[in-house]
Amino acid sequence: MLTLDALTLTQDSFHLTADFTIKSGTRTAVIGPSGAGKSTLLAAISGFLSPTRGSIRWYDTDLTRTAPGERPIAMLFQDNNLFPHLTVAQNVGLGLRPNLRLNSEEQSTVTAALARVGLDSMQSRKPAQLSGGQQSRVALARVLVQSRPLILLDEPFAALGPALKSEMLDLVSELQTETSATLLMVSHDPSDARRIAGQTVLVADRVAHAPQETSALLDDPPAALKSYLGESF
Ligand SMILES: Nc1ncnc2c1ncn2[C@@H]1O[C@H](COP(=O)(O)OP(=O)(O)OP(=O)(O)O)[C@@H](O)[C@H]1O
Repeated sequence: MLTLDALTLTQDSFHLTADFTIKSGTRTAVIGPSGAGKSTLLAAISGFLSPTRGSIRWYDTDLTRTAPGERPIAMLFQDNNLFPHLTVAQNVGLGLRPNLRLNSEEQSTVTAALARVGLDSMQSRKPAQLSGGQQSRVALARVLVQSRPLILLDEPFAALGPALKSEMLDLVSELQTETSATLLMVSHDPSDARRIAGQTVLVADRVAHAPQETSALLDDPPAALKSYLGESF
């Protein structure tokens, strides 16, 4: 279970509060207007922004002062963070060993992850030799090899067309089911939340609200969400 306990997050004059828990093994969307604080929330959970108040816990472990790399977290951001001079396999291997000195077991883990995302024949290619969807699959394979219980995705597929985005969301959903990881995904698009997330955190009016059932929230949106949904549907 992820606990955000009486958190206040601050970026200059911007403040955001959060006070709720996320059950482990769930898929949660994080939606809300631009500038509402969705990325700020993920930055705090991942350890790149220290809270001004409150604490972040994973089960009984207090993560509030834990360095990002030591948190039980794997992350994926919109630009995929692939290194153009490294092969597909090396880009995935970075998830296990930043110095890329993988033992044979770790190499097998990379191969299995690439097979799982449908890229087993493309291990030696460079990212530029892949389509946008295939690049997203490499980034997902890198998340997969890390075997972290908590996965944070920040607008991971925003650059993809609608059909490809749906395909990637379905793959994320399958991988989450297989690994029982706890998934938090920021998206601008409420239909992404409907597609894969049973519950949704609404970030609006300087509050990251406790998760609510996605369809209930979107079918009967509060005022802060209504104006935002009006723009996007
Ligand atoms: N490094 C920073 N320094 C100062 N203010 C920041 C910084 N990063 C973000 N902010 C401010 O914090 C607020 C929340 O930004 P954040 O990026 O978390 O919103 P968001 O909901 O993710 O937006 P978007 O959907 O547009 O990506 C905004 O007012 C933004 O201007």
